[in-house]
Amino acid sequence: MSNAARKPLIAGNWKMNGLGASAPEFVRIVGAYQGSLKNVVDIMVFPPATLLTSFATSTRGAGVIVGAQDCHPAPSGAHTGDISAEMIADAGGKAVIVGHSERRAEHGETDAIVRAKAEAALRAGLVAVICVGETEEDRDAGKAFEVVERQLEGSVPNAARAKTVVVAYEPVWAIGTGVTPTVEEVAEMHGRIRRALQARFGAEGEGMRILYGGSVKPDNAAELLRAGNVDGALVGGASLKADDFLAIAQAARG
Ligand SMILES: O=C(CO)COP(=O)(O)O
Repeated sequence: MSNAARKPLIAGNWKMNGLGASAPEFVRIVGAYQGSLKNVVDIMVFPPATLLTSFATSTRGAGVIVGAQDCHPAPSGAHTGDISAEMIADAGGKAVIVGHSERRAEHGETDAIVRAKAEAALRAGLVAVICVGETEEDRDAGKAFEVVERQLEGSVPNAARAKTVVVAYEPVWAIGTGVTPTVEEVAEMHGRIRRALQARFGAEGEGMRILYGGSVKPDNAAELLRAGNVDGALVGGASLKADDFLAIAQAARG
């Protein structure tokens, strides 16, 4: 299956950014999406949980998918400060990011925890965007493929399907640094990820979208998105400005 057989997906991870005053940026994304973009690219926006309901309300009917940046594995309970996948769905969210490297590093999330969170997402009917990626140290030690394949094996649930799971490859050293792997390096890693997904999930693994993330900007998006098995991007900093994010979405038209 070529890249073209999978609808491109451009996802914006706002991380811990955004106040009520940021709503107009999102409204501009929704407005632009309703024009010509809708037929050629899927768009997801992951605002902080505080903005989830208002964003979900303003995208209703427009097709922009709104999601959360994390969820707890349990549906409810005594877990102060956490939110469950069911709560995200209740708030109008349709997707959730799990296993982002910032959560793996800052909150000690292991592959087993990430997998439990992804299973919670599927249980609640959300799309799980499961993040993997090696550190600079891993790459320098020649272990990038091994690390990513191990994360995939440990973090992706057995119930994963093409419509319910998206894999995001985000090399940790490329996040927020302005440094990206070469197009060849991205294609090589995405090819390895594709083969691992096919080996485990057959045709479903062939249909799963694999996003690249890490310093994606309007000026490098087109070449990164052309690489083999790159089905879209998970964008951090550049997703906070509607103009930049929409320029990246336009680049996905091919
Ligand atoms: O972590 C990322 C998206 O989840 C990437 O962040 P940047 O685009 O800011 O490098």
